[in-house]
Amino acid sequence: WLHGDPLIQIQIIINDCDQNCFIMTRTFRRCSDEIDYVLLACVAAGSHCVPVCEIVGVQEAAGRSQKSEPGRWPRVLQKPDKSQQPAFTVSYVGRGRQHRWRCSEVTFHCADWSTCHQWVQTIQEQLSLLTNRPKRLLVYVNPFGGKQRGRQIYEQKVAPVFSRAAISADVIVTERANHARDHLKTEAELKEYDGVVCVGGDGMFSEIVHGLISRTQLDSGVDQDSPEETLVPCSLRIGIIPAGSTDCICYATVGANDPVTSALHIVVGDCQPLDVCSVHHDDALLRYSLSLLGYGFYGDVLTDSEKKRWMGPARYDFSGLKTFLTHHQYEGTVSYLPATGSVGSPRDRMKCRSGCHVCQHNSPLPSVDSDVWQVVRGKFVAINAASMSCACPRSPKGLSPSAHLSDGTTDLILVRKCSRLDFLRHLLRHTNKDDQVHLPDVLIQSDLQSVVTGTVPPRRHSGLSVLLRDTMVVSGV
Ligand SMILES: Nc1ncnc2c1ncn2[C@@H]1O[C@H](COP(=O)(O)OP(=O)(O)OP(=O)(O)O)[C@@H](O)[C@H]1O
Repeated sequence: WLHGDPLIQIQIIINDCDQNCFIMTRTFRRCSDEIDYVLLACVAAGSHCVPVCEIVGVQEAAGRSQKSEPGRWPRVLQKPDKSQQPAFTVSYVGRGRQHRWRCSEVTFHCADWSTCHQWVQTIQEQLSLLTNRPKRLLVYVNPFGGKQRGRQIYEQKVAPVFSRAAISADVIVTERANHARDHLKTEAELKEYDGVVCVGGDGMFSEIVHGLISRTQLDSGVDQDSPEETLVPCSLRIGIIPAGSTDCICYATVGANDPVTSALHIVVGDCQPLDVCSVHHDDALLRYSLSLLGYGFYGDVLTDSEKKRWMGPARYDFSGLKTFLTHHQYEGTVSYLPATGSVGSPRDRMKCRSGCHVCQHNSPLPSVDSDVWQVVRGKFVAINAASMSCACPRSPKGLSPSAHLSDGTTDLILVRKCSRLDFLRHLLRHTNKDDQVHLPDVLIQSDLQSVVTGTVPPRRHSGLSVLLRDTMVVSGV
């Protein structure tokens, strides 16, 4: 277009570089021309401009089938009958409603193959400059999580996206519970990978978190059992492909439970640090927790629902109803240290989103004054510590809607002894958009470090200490 015949037939949108627009600049030398000139082009589809960082991949397109996934993938501007003409196809992130992403495509037709190769090479060069993108991933697939569709979800929805992005993946389909955890802890050659991907639900994610954190501490000689030790942060990111029953961590971090959306977040190298709690008993590490630590009602629901896995996702409804009807109350003392330097509060109106200023400000951990232990005694229906909102499709705002993903605090939610009706009102608020905690018997407090001491048998753990860690476990989201 600068010198008569266009080198390449593409739609060009040049505007002032607003943040949606990326103009790629490249100098080409044409044999017939003695001067270099600059091609300015943006990868354009309709009126959208796509930044290079949101390009999934590029490939030469002639002779290629346009129907890789009917109704989903192809968004080709040129007519398919031109597909034998030299052309290249750029796949990029298309944004849909409710935080969902799609892999969209645009095909550019070129005058000759050499120009086509040049464009493909140029775009690939640009992509290779994006250092936050993973190139090699270790993928664990739980074939039994949720509706037992983990394997199909990976093969049909995720693998094609990875292959477009030229990401190589070593896939392990788990054969038993804790297979992924044990493999990560002992055998996996972690140096060969840029990240670990979990295809499963929250339980599977928890396995991977435990495997990765334990491996990192073992390699660094850190004693995980000691609450005094500072954990060494894991260098690998964890990507979550939702294939479980609730997929709360995926929902709370991405905003949708959609495998293609998550795969695309992994491809473009998005990352989100998450706070990690370690739970100790008698100087022994019990668990790490990244979402909800529940004693009383939620602990009972989870314990009971684990025995009813055969029911699939419906087990949560069944166990929830059963536990609600029993209406157990637990007497005890809860002591906690309030966080003082935290910018966030459980009653914040501002929700934690990507680039959240509270989480950015609070690295490292907010300070605590260890002399100001707060103590609450009494009978409780539920004692919860939420390190994130715990939002999921059933509870769109979650248990603690304003909890931050990585501000170094956890929200302590104490539900005191109350009538079944009042507790039901509290639970119902989890499923709608009302204020989740504004009930007389619910106390919510943002704290950093808490010790929960239950005094009533038959609870197994009569003295738990919960330490908030700031290990930067990052979900590939
Ligand atoms: N091959 C396997 N056979 C049996 N259990 C497995 C296998 N692989 C993993 N698991 C276990 O299955 C449990 C549940 O898996 P997952 O979290 O994927 O699904 P879910 O419980 O249905 O979903 P959610 O946790 O979101 O409710 C995990 O705790 C994991 O340890």
